[in-house]
Amino acid sequence: MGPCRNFSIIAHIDHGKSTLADRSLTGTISKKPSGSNQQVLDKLKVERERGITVKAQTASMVYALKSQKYLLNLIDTPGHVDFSWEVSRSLAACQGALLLVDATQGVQAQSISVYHIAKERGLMVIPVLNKIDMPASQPARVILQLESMFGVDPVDVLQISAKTGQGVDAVLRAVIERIPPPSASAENPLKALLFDSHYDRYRGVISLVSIHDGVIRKGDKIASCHTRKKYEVQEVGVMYPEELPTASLRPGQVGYIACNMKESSEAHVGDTLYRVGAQVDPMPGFRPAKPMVYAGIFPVDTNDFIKLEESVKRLTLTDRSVSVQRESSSALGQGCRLGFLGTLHMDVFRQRLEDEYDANIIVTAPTVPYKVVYKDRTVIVSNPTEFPDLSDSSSGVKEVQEPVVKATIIVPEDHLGEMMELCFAHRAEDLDHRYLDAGATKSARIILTCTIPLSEIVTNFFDKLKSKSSGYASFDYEDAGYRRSDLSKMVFLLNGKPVDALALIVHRSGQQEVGRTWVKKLHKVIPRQLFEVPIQAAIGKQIIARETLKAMRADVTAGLYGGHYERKMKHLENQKESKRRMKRVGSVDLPQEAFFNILSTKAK
Ligand SMILES: Nc1nc2c(ncn2[C@@H]2O[C@H](COP(=O)(O)OP(=O)(O)OP(=O)(O)O)[C@@H](O)[C@H]2O)c(=O)[nH]1
Repeated sequence: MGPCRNFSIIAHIDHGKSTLADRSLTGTISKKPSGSNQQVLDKLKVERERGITVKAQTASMVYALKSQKYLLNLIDTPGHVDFSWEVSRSLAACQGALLLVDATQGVQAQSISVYHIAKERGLMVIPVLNKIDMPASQPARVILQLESMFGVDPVDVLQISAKTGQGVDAVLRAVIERIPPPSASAENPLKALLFDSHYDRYRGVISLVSIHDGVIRKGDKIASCHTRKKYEVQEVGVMYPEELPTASLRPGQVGYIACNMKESSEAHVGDTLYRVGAQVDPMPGFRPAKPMVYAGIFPVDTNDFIKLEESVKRLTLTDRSVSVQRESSSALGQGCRLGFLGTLHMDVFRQRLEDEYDANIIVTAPTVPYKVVYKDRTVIVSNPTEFPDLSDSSSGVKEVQEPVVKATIIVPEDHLGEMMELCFAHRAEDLDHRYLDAGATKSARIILTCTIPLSEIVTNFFDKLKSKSSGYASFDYEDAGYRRSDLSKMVFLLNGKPVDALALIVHRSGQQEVGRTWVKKLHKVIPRQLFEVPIQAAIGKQIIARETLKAMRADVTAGLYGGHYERKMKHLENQKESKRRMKRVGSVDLPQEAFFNILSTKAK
């Protein structure tokens, strides 16, 4: 195998990464006729359905330039803000990146954030304008944006259509000519960075590695710097784009290895693998992913907990950014408390659990991690049930802080007013804005920045942003620490008894509205009982909102008589079935189904 290049494609969502990745692969590997774009790299069902890339994939291709064959390793990266951890992880194995910008849309919020991540990692960035086949494309204008935002020299910008294939060849040539080869040496002792892994039922854990120094071959005895465990390599190969076994992986190459690693927890992302007996210093690993949003996941049928926990464990192996803890709720039974990078990440995880593991689950409302400061210690609370009652003077709490983010919104000038209103309505501070297109005469775009509580954007901020800007606004955010805040725990009472799984943490400004909306929702989904049930929202001892659920008639079969025997039996049967899954909150019977309905309407 000849020299190699390791690169990645970085872009705002929908700017065409997967199309370009597929185009380069199908162009170089199987020479598929144009038009049969099979989206080779987007493998997960949820990715196909939602048209987004969630998990970075790796694929290799061979490209010949001036009679020299090059091995090009492409590491695909996700486009959504929730997955920026995956982006930085993929970039660790690269020396360069293609910054792909849609020529009809121009620079967007995530173009900026991914550009900075690549630059921080010292990568060579090649600017590429995509979709120039579209009549609405404005290459000259977007080149000016690249120049003013990133100081790009206009002559370095490539112009392509990933869809028709125009210019794609020039991109691959630029990868070879502009991106430096990995600085690795075959003479040095083996050092391989483990940057991803997945579980294979037959072969155990398969790890994706980037070889920094040395060579790795089948039969080699290797060890992990992290666990010091030893393994024998059973197979090595490249992703072509499916696994293709090779004799060895050489310095600078990216590929997979199968060794006798049995447990998913042994494959530690960021670990350095070395040859048994050699002395090597571990490479700097990755900063662990920081969960921004937490939610409880419970099986609809409480008997399924063990199965659910096992599925969660398997799935977290392919998605290391999810944190997992056990949780138990008096209303929902045993479950897991999971930490995610954002709400899209949470939705995707939930959908994968349902699709790939056939799980039937209830997900509680998303919560961000709050800081509760006591006189002598600070506690992070990511579960509303653990949040103290601040109206109780003996709680000893000095103050409460909530996580805030620095948000960047890019929007056409005509929508600036609505965007500012939206930000203020979500408790934004330090609002600032400036022009993105220097000197543009019409439909200029603005970059708006502000700090905003994370809890405000984990609900439906993004949907509102899109609808208020007619789809034109793009949005990204980064962690900006904690801010003191006026928060309290809201609990919901059924017949005077609190339902733990429904507790929320709310800001004073939203208490009334949240309380009223929720009580109404509960009223809609809770089945009538044999007696009247008050449904209340409370903060401490204060009741914020109330609805009353009227009593129902005692016998569900009372209205059925005589010849309707079958119908009657069926009714009784149904009643028995839902009883099995009934939860009792105080004196109120609640089917799991009601929780499912409440919580699935809640996020909207
Ligand atoms: N006309 C035209 N359409 C394109 C081109 N490249 C991509 N598209 C279309 O743009 C849409 C988004 O492309 P994707 O490749 O899925 O975008 P992506 O950046 O991978 O998206 P994420 O993985 O979700 O971040 C798809 O409908 C593509 O068919 C192009 O060069 N020309």
